[in-house]
Amino acid sequence: MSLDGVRAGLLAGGLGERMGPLTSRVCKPLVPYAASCRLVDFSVANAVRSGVPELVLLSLHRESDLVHHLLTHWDDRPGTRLHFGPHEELLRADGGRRPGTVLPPRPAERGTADALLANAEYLFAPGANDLLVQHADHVYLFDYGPMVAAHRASGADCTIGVQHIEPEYVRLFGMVEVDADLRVRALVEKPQHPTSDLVFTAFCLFRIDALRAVLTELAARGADGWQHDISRDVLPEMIAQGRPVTAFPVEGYWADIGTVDRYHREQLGLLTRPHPIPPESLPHTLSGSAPRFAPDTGSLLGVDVPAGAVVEESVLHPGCRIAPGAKVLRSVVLPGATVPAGVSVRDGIVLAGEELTTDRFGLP
Ligand SMILES: Nc1ncnc2c1ncn2[C@@H]1O[C@H](COP(=O)(O)OP(=O)(O)O[C@H]2O[C@H](CO)[C@@H](O)[C@H](O)[C@H]2O)[C@@H](O)[C@H]1O
Repeated sequence: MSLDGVRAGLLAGGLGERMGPLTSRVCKPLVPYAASCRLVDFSVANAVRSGVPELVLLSLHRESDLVHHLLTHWDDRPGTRLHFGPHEELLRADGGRRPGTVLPPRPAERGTADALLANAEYLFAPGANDLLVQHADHVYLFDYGPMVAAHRASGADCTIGVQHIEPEYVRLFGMVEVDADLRVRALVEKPQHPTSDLVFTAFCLFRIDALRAVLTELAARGADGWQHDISRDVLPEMIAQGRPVTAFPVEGYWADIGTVDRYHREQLGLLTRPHPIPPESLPHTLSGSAPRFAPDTGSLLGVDVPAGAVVEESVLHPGCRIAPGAKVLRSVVLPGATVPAGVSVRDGIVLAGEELTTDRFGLP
């Protein structure tokens, strides 16, 4: 399936405030994950592996660190060209390899639709018919090819990924109602009283001309006339106008890593067998090779476990250190973190720079 004419827009601008100390030094897309990569790498890997020809980064915070990461690991992939929006030249200057470059201030963006408007010049430039919106904090492996084929065959103005989830969590997502032909009848963001267990996976394909028309109409309402959001404004407006919006069922593992708790829980979920994501398929940007699943410890290991240390059902990132005599149970240890001898960590996350002197139970 050729993905010619598809352009990806990768939303990577949130502050990640619900990620607590995990985002005190890095922006959320750069938080390490699965002993192998950073959160942003899943969406980029999906675009590259699917053959999406062009990817535009839609970012706001600590942008140059993110660009530095993308240039280092993803810029040389044949087939997918990276674009960094308004500050392309500045960010690529010095080979783009200098983190911490200070960027000119940008006008405030209130939501995801503002990110599209702010980058309209690049997203809507000639050369593409469809825009694939992606998020930089979603963990999943996905070939966009069949979704693009379905989108084009149906003639929809937008095709949205959907997945059934446990009903108790629907209120945290965009709830979707479809008819028998998978035409989307309603999208209700964070409903108080859900009526469906189907949610929007937040990645979707827009026909660029339709998206542009609807965004122009919304922007004409003035700053306070709408919420500046794809799920709250753009998609409901398309549905209200009777434009065809179609659902594409997303099979398999997909997770939005929005909180510290989910960060911990979803990584431990990767350790169950059969693995929701096979370790060898994980993008690996933290070290030269994929992490090793060690059946004797039930853990994903980016480092060796020394004799005398106990590690069970845990994720040890490359660059962490587990001392002989340390104990790590159901925990995530980040690059640069150390668990010293005599210290026991259970159901926790150990951050770089933390000095652990006593046992640690629970999340930071
Ligand atoms: N101006 C900007 N520039 C660049 N990036 C920006 C941005 N504003 C926000 N973002 C990024 O876009 C993503 C969307 O975040 P939101 O908090 O608006 O939605 P949420 O993830 O709760 O729900 C969303 O995702 C869930 C699925 O997880 C859906 O069900 C739901 O409908 C959908 O709104 C975040 O990753 C954020 O970092």
